[in-house]
Amino acid sequence: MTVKIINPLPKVHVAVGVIIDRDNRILISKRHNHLHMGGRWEFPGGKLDDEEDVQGALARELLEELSIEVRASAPLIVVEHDYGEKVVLLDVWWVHDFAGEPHGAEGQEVRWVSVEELGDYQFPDANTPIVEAVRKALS
Ligand SMILES: Nc1nc2c([nH]c(=O)n2[C@@H]2O[C@H](COP(=O)(O)OP(=O)(O)OP(=O)(O)O)[C@@H](O)[C@H]2O)c(=O)[nH]1
Ligand SMILES: [Mg+2]
Repeated sequence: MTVKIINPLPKVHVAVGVIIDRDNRILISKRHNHLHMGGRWEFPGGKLDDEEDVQGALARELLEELSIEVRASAPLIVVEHDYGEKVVLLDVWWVHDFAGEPHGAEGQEVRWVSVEELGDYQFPDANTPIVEAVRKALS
């Protein structure tokens, strides 16, 4: 009998924030060209550090990337997507209260868009269910 050992792809756990303002506009940011999915628009966030929980990573990433402090968040959706070279587990949270004025603290472009305008932007393939969930919640 032969036993085949299959190395599972690394699974990258990512905390993602769908930041929403009082007018139901959503904040999106453009990924730098050199990054995975470079040039596409995303919901801000990033990978969990070792021993960090999702909420901790969400707060840290939004502070680093946008200079805002998360005050209130609520779960929106969890998406697992296989990119071939890696699998991402996107843990997506609404962020409906925050302190500070978000800006591209890492030089990235950021925009506030309406739910109708989301379709005008190209997101990574993993984001299709996220955009659908946002549309459903806000329509
Ligand atoms: N932040 C974010 N990452 C996403 C989204 N959709 C998606 O597929 N990803 C993928 O999730 C992975 C991790 O996200 P990231 O690159 O923001 O991680 P990070 O901020 O920790 O980056 P770093 O490695 O430069 O420190 C990337 O492979 C990215 O392509 C999204 O909407 N937002
Ligand atoms: Mg990031």
